[in-house]
Amino acid sequence: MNASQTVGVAVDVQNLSRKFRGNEALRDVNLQIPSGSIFGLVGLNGAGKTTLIRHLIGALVAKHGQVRVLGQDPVADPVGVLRRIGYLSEEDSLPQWLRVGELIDFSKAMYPTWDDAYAAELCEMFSLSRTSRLQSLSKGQRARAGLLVAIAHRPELLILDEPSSGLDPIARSDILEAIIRTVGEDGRTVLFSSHLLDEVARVCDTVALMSAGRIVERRTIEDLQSRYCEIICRENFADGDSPRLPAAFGWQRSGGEWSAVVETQRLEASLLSGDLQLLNRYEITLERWFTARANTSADDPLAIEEDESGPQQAIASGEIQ
Ligand SMILES: Nc1ncnc2c1ncn2[C@@H]1O[C@H](COP(=O)(O)OP(=O)(O)OP(=O)(O)O)[C@@H](O)[C@H]1O
Repeated sequence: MNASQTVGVAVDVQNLSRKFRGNEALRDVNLQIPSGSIFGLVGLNGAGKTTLIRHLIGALVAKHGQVRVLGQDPVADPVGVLRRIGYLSEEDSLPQWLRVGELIDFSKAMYPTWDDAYAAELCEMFSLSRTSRLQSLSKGQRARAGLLVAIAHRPELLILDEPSSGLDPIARSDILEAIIRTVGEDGRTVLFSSHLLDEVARVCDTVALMSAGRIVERRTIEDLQSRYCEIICRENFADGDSPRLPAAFGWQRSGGEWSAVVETQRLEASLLSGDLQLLNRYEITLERWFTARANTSADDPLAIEEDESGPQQAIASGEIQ
């Protein structure tokens, strides 16, 4: 049993901050990823996801705060950590002059746990020929080659930073999801950073949202769906302001109707203090939660501050579907 399995935490980031020429890319980030989980990292462009991941693979030194990956310091022991993780980034960074076979042999030499049979299986699954030069492959095929060498040593932690950007829709859904699920089912850990929120929702058990260098919210997908819902309502506003409804945030207007994300438990009480006609209520999607929450910060009071002073009689139940 290795260190990460002993403590049950694959990634442990404590109070990590990072500035680039005065620009705060990470602000006091704390993140623990349990071993065995498939963990989604989402956030707008520039939120800090790649900067965080670069600390995990030891490409950036933690100047403020602490980073442990599989129980080890990725900067103090880069070989020890990198041998145990698989990493694929959005960048097309494979050495183009190599042939696929040479890339495989080169990677095999780096990883004591390399699995030849699995590598051959992946080669076939991805329709990659050992004799093809990487520079002659399409971007999507090179991404497949990158994925192959990221996983053929059966890493304890697989880190995927926007891996889908070079893949066509079929490759994304068939290959990437299959890989992520297989790794997850093996009891290994996956950190999946992506802007493709439907994919994140499909494969991940937990998701963390980054905004302006902070983790603003982290939940299991199950918890997210039970905690929030989306409402569609109507209100007669002369001035075009968004409705004022406690416990609701992320207002969007479409014609005469408004949509918002609401904490489900507070929905009925908060409707009492507003002058809204509730038209519909939906299960929250990751995408709707993201659009409502992505520009907020952890210390932002949001609109979900509770107003518990109102009368507690229930809203007519027929209005809520
Ligand atoms: N090497 C660097 N030098 C200067 N600024 C940097 C550097 N790396 C990142 N930044 C800045 O840090 C912030 C966070 O960038 P980062 O790439 O981590 O975001 P991201 O969430 O991965 O974005 P995206 O979704 O676009 O990939 C941005 O403002 C970016 O411009």
